[in-house]
Amino acid sequence: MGEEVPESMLNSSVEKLSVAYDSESAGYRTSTNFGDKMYVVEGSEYRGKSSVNVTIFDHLTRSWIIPTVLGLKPVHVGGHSAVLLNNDRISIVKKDSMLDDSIWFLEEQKKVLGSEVVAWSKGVIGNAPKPIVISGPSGVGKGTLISKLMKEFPTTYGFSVSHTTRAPRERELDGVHYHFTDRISMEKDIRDGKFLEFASVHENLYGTSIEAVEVVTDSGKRCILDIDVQGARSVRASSLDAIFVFICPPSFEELEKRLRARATEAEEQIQKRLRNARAELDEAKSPGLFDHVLVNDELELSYDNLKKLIASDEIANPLHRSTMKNLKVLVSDVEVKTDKTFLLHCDDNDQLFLDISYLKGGAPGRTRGLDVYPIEPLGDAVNGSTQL
Ligand SMILES: Nc1nc2c(ncn2[C@@H]2O[C@H](COP(=O)(O)OP(=O)(O)O)[C@@H](O)[C@H]2O)c(=O)[nH]1
Ligand SMILES: Nc1ncnc2c1ncn2[C@@H]1O[C@H](COP(=O)(O)OP(=O)(O)O)[C@@H](O)[C@H]1O
Repeated sequence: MGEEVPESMLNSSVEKLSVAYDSESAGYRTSTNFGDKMYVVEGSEYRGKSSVNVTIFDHLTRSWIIPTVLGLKPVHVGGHSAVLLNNDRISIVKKDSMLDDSIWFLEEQKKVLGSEVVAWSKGVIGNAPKPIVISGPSGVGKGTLISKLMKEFPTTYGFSVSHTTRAPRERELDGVHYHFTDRISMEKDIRDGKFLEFASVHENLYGTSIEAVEVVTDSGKRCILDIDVQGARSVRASSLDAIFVFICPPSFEELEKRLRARATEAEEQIQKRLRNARAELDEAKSPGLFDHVLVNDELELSYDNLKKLIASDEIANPLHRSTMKNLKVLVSDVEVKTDKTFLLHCDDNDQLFLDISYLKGGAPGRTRGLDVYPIEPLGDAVNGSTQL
């Protein structure tokens, strides 16, 4: 930090939208101007270990900044290009990578304790179904409704397995119902940016890791999150595009009856959950927080209503899947055509047209919604017969 930027580097910094290979480092380093800052992304190889580092040059203070870097990072292979998109993220396209690992995004995040923070996200071809966030007071029947959905449609829905510091209940399995952990490890993972959201609930820490959601979504399933109202609020504020359902009891007396009948908590815990339930029922009324409120009175009827509201959302937001089915293609080189389109040179002289007009989500999870179209082989493309 505080080091003067070499003049050669300032000169090589790219303007918006242009490719930024650095000739001195064989294309491994790019520098992209974004606001008052220049983001330098550098791939390096040290003792067989590859890494991609990010440094920032602040044009105002003329000093270097080493930011905190969150999210799953790309593995450096054989150089990359960088381009600033929509003035909000830098797209990095790796050369000599498989297509499903070739497109990455770097985004500025909120500063933490005055320090710069950036986050990576991997670009994914095609859209994914929106995750469903289910919240509601303890004992209302969230788990019961979610289990029914997963049992009836095991290939459609997948559960986001949260982390918690609470002790497992009888019959709860580590890695299935929760990842049971301790407070010190969980707090470290939170500091390392691994959580999409976390909250202290009934005096224990609960949190959804970024991977918990993305692993389900990557497998093609629709992810279901069972989280409290504070968690729902955090997910609303995050880059994850989800639908939010609040489950209500028919009455407070019925909620208490269900909690006691479940017989999983001691009296003191039941009292705590009932106190928190009142606050949650109040908080759930916040405008714009929940898309749907479902009263879980008669179970079968409520379950049918849950399926109906999910189906209506699917009709309102149809899925766009990728045009290309086989993503196991090696990208050997890339040309940036516009801020939304890239030309990917692949093995066997094939070319693909990559369209990033309709991005969804973003760091620190995945950036989805990319599309690729096969186009004419190299000879024809050079002759101008493509739509580029
Ligand atoms: N914010 C947040 N809340 C969670 C998460 N996982 C579970 N919860 C919530 O924590 C609360 C307590 O969950 P649990 O201990 O399983 O008890 P139960 O709700 O009585 O079954 C519930 O409101 C859950 O929705 C999470 O990852 N994040
Ligand atoms: N609609 C319903 N009518 C009666 N009992 C219910 C209903 N839904 C769930 N239950 C019961 O209420 C208790 C709490 O449900 P659970 O799914 O564990 O709640 P949560 O996950 O919201 O804490 C369980 O014993 C469950 O069998």
